[in-house]
Amino acid sequence: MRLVRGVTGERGVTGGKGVTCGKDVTGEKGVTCEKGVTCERCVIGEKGVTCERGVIGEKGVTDERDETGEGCDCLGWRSVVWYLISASLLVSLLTPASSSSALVHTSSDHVHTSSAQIQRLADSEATIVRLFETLLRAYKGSPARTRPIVKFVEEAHRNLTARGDQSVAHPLDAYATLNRFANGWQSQLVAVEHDLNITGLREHLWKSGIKIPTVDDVERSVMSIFHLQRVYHMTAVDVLTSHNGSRQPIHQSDTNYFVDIATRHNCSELADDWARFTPGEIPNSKGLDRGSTFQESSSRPLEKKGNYSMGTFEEKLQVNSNTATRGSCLYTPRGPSYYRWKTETVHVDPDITVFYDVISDNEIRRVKNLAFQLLERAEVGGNPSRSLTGTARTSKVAWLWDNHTDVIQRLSHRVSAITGLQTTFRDQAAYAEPFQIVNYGVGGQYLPHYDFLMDKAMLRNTAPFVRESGDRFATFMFYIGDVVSGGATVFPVLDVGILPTRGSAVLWYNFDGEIPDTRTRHGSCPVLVGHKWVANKWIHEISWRPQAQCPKGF
Ligand SMILES: O=C(O)CCC(=O)C(=O)O
Ligand SMILES: [Fe+2]
Repeated sequence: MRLVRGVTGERGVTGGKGVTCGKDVTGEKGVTCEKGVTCERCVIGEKGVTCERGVIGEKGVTDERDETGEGCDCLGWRSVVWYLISASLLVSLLTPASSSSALVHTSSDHVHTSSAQIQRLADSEATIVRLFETLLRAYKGSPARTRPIVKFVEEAHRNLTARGDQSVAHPLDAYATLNRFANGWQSQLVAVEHDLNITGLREHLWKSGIKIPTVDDVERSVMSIFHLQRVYHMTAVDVLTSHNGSRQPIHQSDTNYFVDIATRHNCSELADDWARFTPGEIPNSKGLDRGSTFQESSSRPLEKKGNYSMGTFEEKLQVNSNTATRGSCLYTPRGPSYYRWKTETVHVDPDITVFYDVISDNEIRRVKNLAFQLLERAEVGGNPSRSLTGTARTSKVAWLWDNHTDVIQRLSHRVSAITGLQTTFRDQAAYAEPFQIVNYGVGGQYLPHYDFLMDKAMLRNTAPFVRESGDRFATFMFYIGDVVSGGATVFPVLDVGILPTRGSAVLWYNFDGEIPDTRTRHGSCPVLVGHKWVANKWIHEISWRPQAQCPKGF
């Protein structure tokens, strides 16, 4: 067990959030753990969370979600609770509330754009309840002031017990979770800080990796649901019936809120649609899965509303309701027969091939754990629009390099073995880019686009390893999420669509010889139910051009 101080190792530090390993309880940034040590105890110090005698896996500090960090709770809730009940350290929290405003964090990080972050919120709720219970027990002094909070916490406890494990796979569950945090827990946090005259609670949550969503997140999640309704021709009743069986109830106040948002956005059709709903009138249904159609799962026939434009792009992705047209955002049944083949040719010239069972569950888990902490908002062309038709790309991305860890390297080799193309990374001219891991949010989508850059001027402005290696010749994309419905990758020009199947991958070539192939225009349909994750590997021209086999300088 060895600790090195003062090292800001490229992959060894989670210093951005003030998490450090070392014996230093004040949590100075930049202290890194070296290989093979496991975090034994975590302490919240003045400047953040610290792992005492902390050590970790191969590349540095991990938290409970990291591949090597099982059981380590550097960022987890146990550490917060542990801290709060630790008499010696509790004192440092109990400073006048008025001095805390600069430390208050609410998220401006668009929690709704990552299903994994919403899931994490849901998963953390039991611990938040425990945290509040501990807190409120510690302050018996003023029952009158804390009574509303006690009531809130008791109710939250009851609801949680009734709900059990929460899944936010359905967009209404994602909305309900965001709403509970933004409008429920957020105000309880403010209240508890004020009533009990303590500070730093929200800041500690923030440092613990829990991003409390804002009301903007909640509103956007509702707009995403509207977007899903339009793309997939669903009525409010369809959405609600498909939610049947979920443990997070939707109340009249929620549907009123939906009406309000639709009205504010001048969307009278949607406002009327949601205004019709009265709780208790929705019949039970089996819910949406890939084996059923909306038609089957809804209580009344779907209205056909014609073509739907996915957004600002010039082409319209036509939505037919009942046929398995593959190039549109269409909800289609899928039989299990694909599983019998490892490879499926989906299109010839340009070639699009799907490979099955090419990444294991364990590898998926490790990749997602690595990526989770690195997720950043993925934006295309600046600020996302707030239009009801959704944003160009509603997701978060993380980049994982081949040398990040053994599993990434192995997957990179596998892409090479399957495609016959080089994927090795080199400083000056890389055959391929690092893996781009993408996690979509509520109704997350990616409007049709090309993967090649085409614009040579754009290429010239990129990092040397891209500049010297040509454009994105091929795309190899692993499907590593659990999409229940929606979220197809579609090629509108070719009328081809691929349903994301966990463990499979798709390969296509963005170039026809030396020429960018515009027929490969593609996008991701909005995720209707489930969690969509993909891992992109973009392979560059240099990996196949005979004359360019040797990168410059090698
Ligand atoms: O998620 C998908 O299905 C497509 C993603 C994509 O096209 C991209 O990331 O460039
Ligand atoms: Fe793409």
